[in-house]
Amino acid sequence: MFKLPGRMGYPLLGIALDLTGTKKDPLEVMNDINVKYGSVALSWLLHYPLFVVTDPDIIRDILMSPHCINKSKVYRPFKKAIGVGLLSSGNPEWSVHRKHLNPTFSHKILLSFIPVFNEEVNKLLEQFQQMDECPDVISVLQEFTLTTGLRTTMGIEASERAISARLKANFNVLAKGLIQMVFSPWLAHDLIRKLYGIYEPFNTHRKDNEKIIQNLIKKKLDKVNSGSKIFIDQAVELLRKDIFSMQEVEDESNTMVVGALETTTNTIGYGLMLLAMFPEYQERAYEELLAMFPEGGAFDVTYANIQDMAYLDLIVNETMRLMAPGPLVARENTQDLQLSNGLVLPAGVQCVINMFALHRRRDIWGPDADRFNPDHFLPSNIEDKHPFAFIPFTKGVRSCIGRKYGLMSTKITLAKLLRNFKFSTDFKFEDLEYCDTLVLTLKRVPALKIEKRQKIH
Ligand code: HEM
Repeated sequence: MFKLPGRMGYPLLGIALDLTGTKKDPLEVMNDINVKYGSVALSWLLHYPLFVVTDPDIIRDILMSPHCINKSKVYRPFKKAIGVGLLSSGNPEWSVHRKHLNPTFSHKILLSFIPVFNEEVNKLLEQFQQMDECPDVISVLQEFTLTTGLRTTMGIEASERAISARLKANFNVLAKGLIQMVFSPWLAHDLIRKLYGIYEPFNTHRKDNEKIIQNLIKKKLDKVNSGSKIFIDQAVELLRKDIFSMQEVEDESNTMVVGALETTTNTIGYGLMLLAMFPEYQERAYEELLAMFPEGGAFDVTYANIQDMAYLDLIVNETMRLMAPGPLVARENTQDLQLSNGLVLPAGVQCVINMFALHRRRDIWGPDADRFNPDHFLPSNIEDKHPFAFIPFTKGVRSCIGRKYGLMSTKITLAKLLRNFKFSTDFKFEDLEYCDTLVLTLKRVPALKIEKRQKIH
């Protein structure tokens, strides 16, 4: 018998109207459900049952089950925006694609990206050098992660500015349309989109994106593969071997860019904001970086350096605990699923993992769960935590394919920025307001003051 407490919403609609964001943000709606009905709650979205969870045991049941690999139906609009790639595809296609694409994030390939990360952060240093204040660090970082992402996954060089600018404009419009369609599912119907006047601009950008990516693929097809194993070259190899179709290469290309862009941007940006709000922890990170890079300036960060950044590691984890880039992850179970609390989840339930609330549970993280404190990740504090209490990339076979890439680029960027600049802000942590636009977003981005650190000779 499947019976749980929860918010049923309106007949036929369930909580669909709540999720449009007119009164409350979808993240707030999910948090309210868990606060009111507990760590395992039931709700409805149209005629689909929604299972909203913050219990680490149940989250483990979901993420580790071979019957919960498929993404929830709420991800269907991805097809219209960026096509069906790893982020939204279902089995059996997903398993085949993931198996072929896993090697594009191998250790050896990731190591080859380190010089690119270093080079692009050096340009960012020059930009910050000109500023005393940065009103919107997220938009500055977006440029940087897009350029880095396009170089490392798509092989588009930083000098190809016109293409990057077009892709950026396209992805902005597509992401906005995608969010509208996910949270207001009726907007996924072309007729309704036409009536609202949002169909044409969206389609223009979608087509332009297709054109750019198709051209890139054609150019790659015309050339003999130089032996490069970055994502686009591997994908084109799979096209040559008839394992992927042209459409699949296009869709996976869009997926890689979208998967990398805002997640990494926000982790770096939120890290800077939190350290600006909590200067005592920024100073400890600075001390660590000063000892490693006494000269400052445009130094190169190596793989070995990244392994040695013990304090920065705590900071990155604590940033992703409080501000996980993907605060809500949704799956669907294709078969009845036996849960560790004795309940059997019938097939076809939409399982929403409320990572935002999980990461702030006081019974797991202590009375200061809502406060930024990197000590939460000291070995002595983390060793007895439930293995599914902290899951910024989720866990299991369908966890983030770009985890190591994301961590590496975040650490290199933060190390070089924090060694060279001191960030501060008048904005208070308590005043941050969060919303879920598929990635965690801030209603207002705190302005950061930037001071240059003295070089030590
Ligand atoms: C700090 C950075 C990042 C965070 C926190 C993050 C987080 C996540 C999360 C939560 C998921 C969903 C996993 C699930 O459904 O269980 C995901 C999936 C994914 N991410 Fe990331 N991500 C990051 C960086 C990246 C980067 C750099 C890339 C690409 C270069 C990337 C590409 C993807 C892709 C393709 C998927 C879909 C994987 C699949 O379903 O097989 N991510 N990520």
